[in-house]
Amino acid sequence: MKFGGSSLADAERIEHVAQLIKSQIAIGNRPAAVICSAMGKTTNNLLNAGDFALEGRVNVDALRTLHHTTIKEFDLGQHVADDITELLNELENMLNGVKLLQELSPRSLDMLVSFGERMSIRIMAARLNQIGVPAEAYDSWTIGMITTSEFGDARVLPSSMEKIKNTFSNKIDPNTVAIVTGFIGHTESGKITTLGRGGSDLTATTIGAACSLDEIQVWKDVDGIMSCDPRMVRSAVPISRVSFEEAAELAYFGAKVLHPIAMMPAMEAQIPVRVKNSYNPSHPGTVINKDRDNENLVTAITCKRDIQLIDITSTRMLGAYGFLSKVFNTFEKHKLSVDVLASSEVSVSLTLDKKSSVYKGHPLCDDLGDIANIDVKEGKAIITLITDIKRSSEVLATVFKVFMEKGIEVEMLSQGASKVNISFIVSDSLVESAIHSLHMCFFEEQCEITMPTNDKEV
Ligand SMILES: Nc1ncnc2c1ncn2[C@@H]1O[C@H](COP(=O)(O)OP(=O)(O)O)[C@@H](O)[C@H]1O
Ligand SMILES: N[C@@H](CC(=O)OP(=O)(O)O)C(=O)O
Repeated sequence: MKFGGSSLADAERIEHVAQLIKSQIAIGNRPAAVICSAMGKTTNNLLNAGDFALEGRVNVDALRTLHHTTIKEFDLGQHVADDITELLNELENMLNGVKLLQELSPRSLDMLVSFGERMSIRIMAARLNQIGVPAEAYDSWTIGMITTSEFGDARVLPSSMEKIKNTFSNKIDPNTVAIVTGFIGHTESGKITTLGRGGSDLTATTIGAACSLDEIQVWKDVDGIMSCDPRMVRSAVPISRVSFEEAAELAYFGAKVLHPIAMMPAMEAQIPVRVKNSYNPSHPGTVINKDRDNENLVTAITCKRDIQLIDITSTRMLGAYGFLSKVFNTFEKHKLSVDVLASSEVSVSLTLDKKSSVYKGHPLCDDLGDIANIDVKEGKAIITLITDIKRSSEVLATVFKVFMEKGIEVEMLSQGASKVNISFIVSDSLVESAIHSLHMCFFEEQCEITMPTNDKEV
């Protein structure tokens, strides 16, 4: 069972989760492990504290108050309070170091944000013990979570699987619930790393896969994966079943509900992942499994906002070979990751992953300058429909009908590389209108989709 920050926002929410775990154990569903994210917005607050330290201000009062108030509300005792104070003091010392050195490297940032999860597991384990559920807190590296050293976006090393399995088989008492830090790990040399924002989902699927569990549960503040971001479309509806591939594409193309690569360990081990709502535990949530099992034309709609569209037009003669290879080698050289792509004989249009950006005079433009003209367009968005692309004509007919009615121009379209998504690049200013209209059409039966019959011409 993995509980995200939204399920652990304060003492009341932690109590709710502790009781939920206890009630699951009472009906025979003992979790092998409980993975916890940091409480509420703690990770963001730690990142802000780092920025403030760079500006010369060190202040961890809000973090002290949140964690110590929670401890006091449960009356968890001096031992737990001392453990948390020790971590907060270590955090404060670190921030004083940042202030002095005026340096906050990706490695230091990972160390900085790790304090959130390191505190939340200790509080959760203490509360469970207090209500009669034997539990022990584990920093993930102590159970075998070893990662690469790409600070801020580390990958779990394959050797972790065996280590985690051995820990659970030989070192953890099966009658004790292991409460494990999500999101963080160690390099082989013992440096703290993070798995990217939202990475606790990946910790959960890694442990679930390593231990060959029956199900991995990811508990959030929504009734599962929804047809659209419920903050954008209030009428979004929960989806009961999606495939691993659909869930991964949905996450990659902007749905904040899951970490983009969290599906991989579960997919490889063929273990279903269930997304559930800790605020509404009786709701069955969404089951993510091997096959698509959805009658709907479209499973879900998502978007990535405020991205760049780059048009690269070859200045060489038509038919000259090596153009695409030069383009992609140059992107590799500059470590720029591409999201969506369309190409013709002499040009390539692509969008960059949000973490990357290119500007006029960027070294990429210099490197490609001798073979191509580069045009960087800002303020674009990718709208992605998760769908069965065997039915792409139906989907495209409907989407373009909606876009025509709303006056939305599609600047680029990509379909086919993935078997489950169709992406449209539009102006960012039109995203909300486009998504609302598409949602009404595909999920609220509020548009007429006239499909051609056999005897009519298409
Ligand atoms: N398609 C979607 N389905 C469900 N939730 C979504 C979707 N797109 C975005 N979200 C947002 O993701 C949030 C849950 O993810 P997150 O906040 O990371 O949870 P947690 O911190 O509990 O892991 C929801 O509150 C919702 O606003
Ligand atoms: N606390 C980390 C890791 C995480 O997974 O959080 P959440 O489960 O609340 O999305 C973050 O905010 O990125």
